[in-house]
Amino acid sequence: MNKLIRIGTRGSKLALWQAEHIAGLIKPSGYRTEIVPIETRGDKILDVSISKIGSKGVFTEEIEAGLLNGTIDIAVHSAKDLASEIPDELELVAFTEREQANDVIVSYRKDINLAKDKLKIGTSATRRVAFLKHFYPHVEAATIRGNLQTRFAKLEAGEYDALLLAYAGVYRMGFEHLIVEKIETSYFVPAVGQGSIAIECHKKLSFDKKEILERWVNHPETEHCIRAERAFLRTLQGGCSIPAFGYAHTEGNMITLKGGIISLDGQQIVKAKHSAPPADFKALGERVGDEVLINGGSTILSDIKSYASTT
Ligand SMILES: NCc1[nH]cc(CCC(=O)O)c1CC(=O)O
Repeated sequence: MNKLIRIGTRGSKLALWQAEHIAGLIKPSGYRTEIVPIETRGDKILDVSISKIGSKGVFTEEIEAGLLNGTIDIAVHSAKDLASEIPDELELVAFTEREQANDVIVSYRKDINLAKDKLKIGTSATRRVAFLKHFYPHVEAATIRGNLQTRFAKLEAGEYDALLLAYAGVYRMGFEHLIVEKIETSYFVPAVGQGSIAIECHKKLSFDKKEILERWVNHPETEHCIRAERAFLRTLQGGCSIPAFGYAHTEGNMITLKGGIISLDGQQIVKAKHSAPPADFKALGERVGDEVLINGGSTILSDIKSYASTT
């Protein structure tokens, strides 16, 4: 029997950390693993903002090609980086237990006060820029690109006072000691999928390998939450470049999903929140998404699309 699982991944340090983490979870099953690094468009183009490259699949397309042509068995992604729709032949089989989902401020300065200081904060996700404009209008949101190591190097060189990043990546890359503030998810709502690692495979991957992934890698509670978040994002027909946010968590035996969208200038926020049993994740996500669209979200989205097509 073929007991080797070939793991496709981007080559960045964070991506390799994630792939090693998955290999570590699979190890006690008795299956062997092999890590296959694959370069993506998003890794090659570093000088243009993601929203201008055309966001859909910039970090995933080449890896998905490996699944389709059979050079790898599974692909490991930050769940956040996955487009809301994946190719028909592929499926998501597992989601790892979610790390703390919140965003953090990191800095080499210890005296930083986000609520008061006129800081220059390096960040690029449209959601973070818009939230900064909304909640902290006195700070300057400055564009930054590159992998986490590059961003920290720019921070250390003094190009920014601080960076705004996902806790999960900061922690995984060993920069936790530079965190000066953890931002609450209750108002600075994370991106869909933030903090979890998703496993994608061909629908035709062998039954045995799928079973290994479900048993050793998947965290069912996280899975239901992220599937609800992704159903929400699909309803908005948005990828990771729109300033949408979505975060589900379990309360007792229900999951609660908060989702919404914020205008690029931070002026308007439309959000909705509902709860449902975990098995109803899809209906929950769609309900939150529909409510957001009806209550002004569709206007915000069409404004963003017309802005994107003129810049
Ligand atoms: N967009 C890049 C990216 N993709 C996943 C993470 C961190 C890990 C995660 O959020 O799951 C990051 C860096 C960041 O957003 O700060």
